[in-house]
Amino acid sequence: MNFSPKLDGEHPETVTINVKPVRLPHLTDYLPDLQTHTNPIQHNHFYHPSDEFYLSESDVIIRRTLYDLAGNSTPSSHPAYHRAGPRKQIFYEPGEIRVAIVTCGGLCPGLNTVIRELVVGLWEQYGVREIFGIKAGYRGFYSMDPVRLDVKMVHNWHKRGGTVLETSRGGFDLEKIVNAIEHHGYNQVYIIGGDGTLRGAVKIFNEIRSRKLYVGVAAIPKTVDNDVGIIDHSFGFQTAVEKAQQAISAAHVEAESAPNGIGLVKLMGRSTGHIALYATLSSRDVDCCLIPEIEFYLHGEGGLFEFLDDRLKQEGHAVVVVAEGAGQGLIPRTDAEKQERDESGNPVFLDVGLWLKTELKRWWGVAHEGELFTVKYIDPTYMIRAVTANATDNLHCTLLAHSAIHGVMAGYTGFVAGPINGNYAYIPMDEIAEIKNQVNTKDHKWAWVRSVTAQPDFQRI
Ligand SMILES: Nc1ncnc2c1ncn2[C@@H]1O[C@H](COP(=O)(O)OP(=O)(O)O)[C@@H](O)[C@H]1O
Ligand SMILES: O=P(O)(O)OC[C@H]1O[C@](O)(COP(=O)(O)O)[C@@H](O)[C@@H]1O
Ligand SMILES: [Mg+2]
Repeated sequence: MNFSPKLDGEHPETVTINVKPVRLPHLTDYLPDLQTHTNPIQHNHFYHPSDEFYLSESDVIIRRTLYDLAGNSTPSSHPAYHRAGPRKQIFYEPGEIRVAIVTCGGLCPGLNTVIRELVVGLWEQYGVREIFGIKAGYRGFYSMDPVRLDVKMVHNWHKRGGTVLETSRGGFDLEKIVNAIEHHGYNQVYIIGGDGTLRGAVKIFNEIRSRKLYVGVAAIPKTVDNDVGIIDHSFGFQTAVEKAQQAISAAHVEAESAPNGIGLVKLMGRSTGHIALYATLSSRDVDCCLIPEIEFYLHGEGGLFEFLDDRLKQEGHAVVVVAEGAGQGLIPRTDAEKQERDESGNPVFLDVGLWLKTELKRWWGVAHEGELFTVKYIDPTYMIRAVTANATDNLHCTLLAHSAIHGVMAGYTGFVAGPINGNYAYIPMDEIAEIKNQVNTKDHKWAWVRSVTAQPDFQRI
């Protein structure tokens, strides 16, 4: 596919962009004789769909929106993903659909909204009545009884934090999970989880495909850390940033109200500092933001303590925000601690906030013996994710859930529903599972953090 925007003035040439549609797995790849059915939305009196209401394979979203028209560093082709939305024909008979929904990994604001909207969307738009919740993450497929869900039951779930279905880490046993899917006769599986969950979902999808099962698998990316690649942002992230403001404000008040006061806030962010970065930019009370993507150091020229010394002299107080995964290499730990992993295999972190607090006090004691100094450490980690989604995230969760449903009904499988450039798209699971969204420390946002805080760049002099 080509399109050729005409440019006026200085750039008279036509620029051709080669758009490459990204192929999505489809049930008919291995079940070629599947029957199609008219989408039941066609007869839903609330919708009255016209032909434009439906999307087709030719509706795509081009991933890249920024171009250098001088042709510098322009790749030869541009991936375009299928747009999410209802298709005129579906590959399921509504009366024969049996759905499983599971939530895995850590909490994230909006989980319950996604579950609710999956149930409501399936029930109201497609007439599905066999909908089951899998308890406690992947392990629940084979070790617990499923919970039957209906619209009445989930009515208020979007007003609750956490996940009513419960979640867990670990417990991924591919054989047992796919056996359970077969045993229970599920033909649609909706998986809500983060990077680890998505890697598991790819395996489940591959196994289902190799067994040639009539089962569509869709995932909805969940991560409070916003560390899943390709998509614009994950649900719950904005709520978490908003919630983090309260901790930063409290740290600021505490710091301001003491001679040489430091307010220290630890925010979530296992290997990416998005929450810390966005919270810093929106708060403007932060003097220094430490993220996993930037190695920092404490002592010497250009270090954290030299900077804070200066800030305390000038302002009398300072606020430091640290992402939980920052500075992990600096914290002394035993060999056993270095090997420690959670049940999913994620490295277990030491508390960077507590360590920093101790180091700050030690430094001050030596550098300014006898002078008053206070560090107030606030750790709101679970408070920013164990909350109800805000209005924007709730809407986002709804659109994600409905997008996933329309995609599965259309026979697509092994995909993730997510926002790309403000529109909802279907992305192959294996592609998204391997791409981490890290803070780009070379772009304007990080430069903006530096200009707001005037913090050091921690490039050793
Ligand atoms: N590489 C993997 N292969 C299969 N399953 C995985 C993989 N990584 C994680 N999982 C499973 O995915 C689930 C959630 O993973 P976890 O890393 O805890 O959270 P998240 O999905 O939020 O990143 C767990 O049940 C875990 O066992
Ligand atoms: O819930 P736990 O096991 O205490 O883990 C905390 C971790 O969960 C998170 O909130 C989210 O991580 P996941 O998206 O990988 O589940 C991280 O920010 C944090 O490091
Ligand atoms: Mg993760």
